[in-house]
Amino acid sequence: MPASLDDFQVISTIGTGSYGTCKKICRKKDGKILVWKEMEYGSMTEAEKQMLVSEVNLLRELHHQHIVKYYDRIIDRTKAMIYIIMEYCEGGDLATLIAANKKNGESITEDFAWKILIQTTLALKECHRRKNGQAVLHRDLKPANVFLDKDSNVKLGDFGLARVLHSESSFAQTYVGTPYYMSPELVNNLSYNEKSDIWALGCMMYELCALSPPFTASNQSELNRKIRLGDFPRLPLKYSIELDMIIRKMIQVEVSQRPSIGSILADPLVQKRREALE
Ligand SMILES: CNC(=O)c1c(C)[nH]c(/C=C2\C(=O)Nc3ccc(Cl)cc32)c1C
Repeated sequence: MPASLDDFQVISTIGTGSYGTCKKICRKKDGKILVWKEMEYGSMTEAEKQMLVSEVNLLRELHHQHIVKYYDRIIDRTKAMIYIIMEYCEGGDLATLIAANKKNGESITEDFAWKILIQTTLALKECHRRKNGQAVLHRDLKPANVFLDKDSNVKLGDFGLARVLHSESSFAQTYVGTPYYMSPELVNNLSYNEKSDIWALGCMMYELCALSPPFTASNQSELNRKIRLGDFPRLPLKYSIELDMIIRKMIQVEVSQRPSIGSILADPLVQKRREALE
């Protein structure tokens, strides 16, 4: 029996972005707290609608402890709206955490930084694992797309959909925000690849610790120049040289020099940190 909007009670709006609105909902039959991401697809071309459907179908096939669980989708054709129902992440998103730390003059601990790095890498490993030859590259890894559950464990969300909504379409103009995590290959109009997600992971980890992206500028051309150069300050000295080094390795201009997901997870220090998490 497909789900319907009447099966849920909307509790509150918990996030809005260029991709749509995120609402906290309650499933009436058992009181389970979930979220839905609601998006208007009326202005999409047929090709974009098909891409959105295939991205949602990919989401439903990804089952991993560090990827937001997909529950269901509801399509309201009368309003040209799609509602994607997913697990609730009580800890919110990393962008909110970074903003709060900046405001309060606080910073995350070294242990927490390693936890986020390891769990997000594990989530990307699952995304990149090819299913029927199809890799699900995240394409938009950033603090606003990484969520935390009640135990501050990582839940990666909102991937793949970015590909649909970034395409040259009526959605393009709704895409807001500076692409601080754009990799050198994307700046140079080369193809996006798995190592581009590694670059974004390095940028996200850097910002989580330093409370600022590695590359900032007041305009796109200056940002592109800095990204191509690849120079950025060391993490704040409270963080170990090992953490600075592994993040620095991810943010290398030369794609081939960046570590693979396998080599990150095989790093003896990562393994030691991972054992401490389990
Ligand atoms: C300030 N942020 C929040 O309060 C917040 C909370 C507590 N949860 C969320 C967002 C999600 C959430 O709780 N589960 C999600 C699954 C997929 C996606 Cl794309 C987003 C979410 C947000 C934005």
